[in-house]
Amino acid sequence: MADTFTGWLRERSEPDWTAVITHPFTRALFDGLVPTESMRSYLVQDYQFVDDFLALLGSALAKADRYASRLAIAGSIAVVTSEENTYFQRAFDALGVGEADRISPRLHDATVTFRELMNDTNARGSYAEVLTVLVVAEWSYLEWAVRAPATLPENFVHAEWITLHNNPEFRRWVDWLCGELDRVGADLDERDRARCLRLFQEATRCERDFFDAHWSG
Ligand SMILES: Cc1ncc(CN)c(N)n1
Repeated sequence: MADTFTGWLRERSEPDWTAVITHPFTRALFDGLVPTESMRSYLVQDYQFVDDFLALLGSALAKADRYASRLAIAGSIAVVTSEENTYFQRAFDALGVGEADRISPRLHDATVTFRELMNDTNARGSYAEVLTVLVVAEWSYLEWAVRAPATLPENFVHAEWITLHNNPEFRRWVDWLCGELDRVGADLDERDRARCLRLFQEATRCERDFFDAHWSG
């Protein structure tokens, strides 16, 4: 039985949670064996995900109940808009992704559904609800990435996608994010806790569908 709010949310989001963090796409990534076309389409779609994800971070920044929280969220915004954005541009160059696919590619259903969830939460969600979607996106990515072996694939497109999600700074951010949702969650009534649970489950499903959309193995 989980003793934190985030642990409780996660426990109730199985089997999707485990399906995400052990997804065959990630296991192939560890071996550098994601086919180039799958990696290309995954990153092209993920760049569109990141656009709304960044807006959701902005929503968290605006809705946070204290300055210290805004500072922590601003730190993550800085990473998404610098190291992560630079990675996407270098990966797109390496994969030969043209301008149109960087800016407005045809979206997969999985991308559309995930973007809608983030946009709705951005527009109507409480701080706790915004944190819930952020926690799923970041915690699940940390959890698959920490499963990587010590020896990384040679291709930087694969290797850096792993290290962007398991480096010490990212671990600290995810720890903070989970702790923040635990803190805010402690004051929620049963109805609001149930809303967070529904969102956590929906977001976890979106993560699973997102990987599935780029994996046919
Ligand atoms: C679909 C998805 N989920 C989560 C992450 C990690 N920010 C990501 N880049 N893409």
